[in-house]
Amino acid sequence: MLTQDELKRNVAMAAAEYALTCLQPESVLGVGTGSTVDFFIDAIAEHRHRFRAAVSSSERSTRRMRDLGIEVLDLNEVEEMPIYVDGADEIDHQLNMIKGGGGALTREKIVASVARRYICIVDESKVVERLGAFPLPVEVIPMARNVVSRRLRALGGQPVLREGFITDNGGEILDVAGLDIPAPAVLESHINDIPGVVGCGLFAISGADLALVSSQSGVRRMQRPGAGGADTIQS
Ligand SMILES: O=C(CO)[C@H](O)[C@H](O)COP(=O)(O)O
Repeated sequence: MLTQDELKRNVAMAAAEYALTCLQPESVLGVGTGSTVDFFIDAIAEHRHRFRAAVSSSERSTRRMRDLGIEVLDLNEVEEMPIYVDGADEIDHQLNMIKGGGGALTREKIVASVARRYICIVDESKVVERLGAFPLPVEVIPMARNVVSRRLRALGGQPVLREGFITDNGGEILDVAGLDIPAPAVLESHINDIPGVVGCGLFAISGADLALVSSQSGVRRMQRPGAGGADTIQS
């Protein structure tokens, strides 16, 4: 029986193999944040001479990559990336996600928006029929914490301030439990429109293009509906 960390390591290694098929010596790789991504960074580091550099979605991932000898560029220096690789807290079968358990959601969304393909790497515990059991992280400007909380309560959520946590952008995180999310892109757009919201952990307006999902029986691919079926790529 594989532990959750072993499942994360397996999917990270499969993602590194996949990433290397997309990267050229001049390519810049987009890198997310979290414990699954930490394994991905470790796996890709030994192949760092096969791509030019990375762009990071957090100070945490930047430190880890630099410690392992991967060059990290400022996003302002980069115009295109073939792929962005990141984890998720929940992903549904349409490849909509809830992200931000690590608080890096805003930079993750920005970096992902530059990449041609978003590759989500998760263990199977993250795959759900409907998003919303994981409290939705919302980054806010600190002075707007209460007004945004009231608006989120009006949407049916129960926002709780993530105590003692400040994002890399100087923002605060409200973790919003209890939201009903039948239409993730609609809710994402609605929350994005609340003044004081910096970013919302729903990734549905632009979801993932491909998910690699690790289970006891191997790593399988989940494609966006219409983009092909699921198949096992490693056992
Ligand atoms: O969105 C994220 C960080 O903001 C992470 O991708 C998400 O929280 C999953 O993390 P982990 O791989 O540690 O389970």
